[in-house]
Amino acid sequence: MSALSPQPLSPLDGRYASAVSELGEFLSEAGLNRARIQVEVEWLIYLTDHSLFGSTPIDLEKQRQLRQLAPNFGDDEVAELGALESTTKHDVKAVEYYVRRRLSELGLNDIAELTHFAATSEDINNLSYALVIRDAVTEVWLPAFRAVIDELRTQAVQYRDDAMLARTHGQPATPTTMGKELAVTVYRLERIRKQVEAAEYLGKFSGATGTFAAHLSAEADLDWQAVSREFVTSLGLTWNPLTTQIESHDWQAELYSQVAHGNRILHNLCTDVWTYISLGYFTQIPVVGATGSSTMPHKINPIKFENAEANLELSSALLDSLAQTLVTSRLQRDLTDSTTQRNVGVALGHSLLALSNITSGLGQISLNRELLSADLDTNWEVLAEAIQTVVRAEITAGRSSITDPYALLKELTRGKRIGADDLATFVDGLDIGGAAKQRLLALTPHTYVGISSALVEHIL
Ligand SMILES: O=C(O)C[C@H](Nc1ncnc2c1ncn2[C@@H]1O[C@H](COP(=O)(O)O)[C@@H](O)[C@H]1O)C(=O)O
Repeated sequence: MSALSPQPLSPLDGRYASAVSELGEFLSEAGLNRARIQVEVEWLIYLTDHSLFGSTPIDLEKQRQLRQLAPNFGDDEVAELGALESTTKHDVKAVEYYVRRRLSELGLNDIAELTHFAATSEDINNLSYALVIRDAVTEVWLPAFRAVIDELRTQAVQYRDDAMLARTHGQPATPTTMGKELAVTVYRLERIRKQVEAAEYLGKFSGATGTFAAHLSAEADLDWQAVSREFVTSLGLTWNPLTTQIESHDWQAELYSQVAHGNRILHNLCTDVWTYISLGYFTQIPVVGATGSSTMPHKINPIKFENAEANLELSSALLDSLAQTLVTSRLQRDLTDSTTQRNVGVALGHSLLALSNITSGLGQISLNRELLSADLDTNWEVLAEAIQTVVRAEITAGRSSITDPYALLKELTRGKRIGADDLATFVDGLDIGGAAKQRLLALTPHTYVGISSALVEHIL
């Protein structure tokens, strides 16, 4: 026998709980059940407010008390619902019984049969999921995503003029600025932010096979489509008019693809920042009391970015699986989506953990301008591109008789280390116009950054 009580299997519920617990408000089983209670109660109030089947509107105080059932759904209520489900073996049916009990306590037995009226479980489930996923995304994930963008934007502006040797293929290449490179990531993330902010949360409410058959059998003269639309939109969701038993989950696939794409851009950021740290371009600010390596006391390891990298991978793998599998359901419904959707919180949780580590990692680095500058000083050969381009322009303008500028520069620079003096001597001897020569002689790897600084304006 183990000396341990049952332990959380997921690190999100153990080691990382404090970083992701906000999501549990919405995307835990309790969060889902709370939303189910809300939807059942709202449907009941809707039906009675419209005096359907001879019912009369519930008095306002009792409506208020019914609407308190969801926010008051706490630990005791979770246990009560659990006990009901252990009998029903059906999670939504258990919610129905839970609501009926409360109706009885409020003296509303006369409308008990309107609980879950004409609804199939998915009518309740899909609206509940749309509500909790919307709230989790807008109230938790997006703010954390925006925090990363804001911090990156701040650093992009701060470092917009800090020239840095670029490294295409890992090799010295035309310089850029650190700020411009960070701005590229901001620009990419902003597109994702806008897409996620514009996400649609669809809901269906049309009965067992999406035909309103049960509704019509009870009341043939009602425009049930209008009822359904009004009810779904009253919850702040977009009405889906045409489905099988289940909401088709296309909006979920779209949302998860966008978040997974965002994850991948962030993953690219993490590996780049890791590489800049490794090159010494970013210095890590020591955290008081923290240990880098257990055996090498000098070290500060970029663990925030490494943790984020791995959690972004896990999140994307889960989100990809959700996006791929949720959009298929055999015939009018199979129940595979039920257990799959229980993992939406896990998928977003790994992303949220990564976002938290990226924000804190970005707060613990500072630019090593001396190293950036020294690196540029030892790579004057990157000006070969500029010289070659100027010579081409001069040839075209009839101010040079050079025949093959690329070969000329290749001969001088390919695979070689060229210093400022070598290059100045070379430029001085070029057969080009005086103004072009002066422009080239004035150029250094530090100033050969084009409009890098101005490009940062695109993220402001
Ligand atoms: O309105 C209905 O219930 C209609 C019914 N389809 C169902 N729709 C939604 N939920 C259903 C369905 N069937 C079962 N269950 C209950 O779903 C729960 C599945 O548990 P889990 O696999 O752990 O996610 C678990 O609690 C199951 O009992 C149909 O026959 O078409």
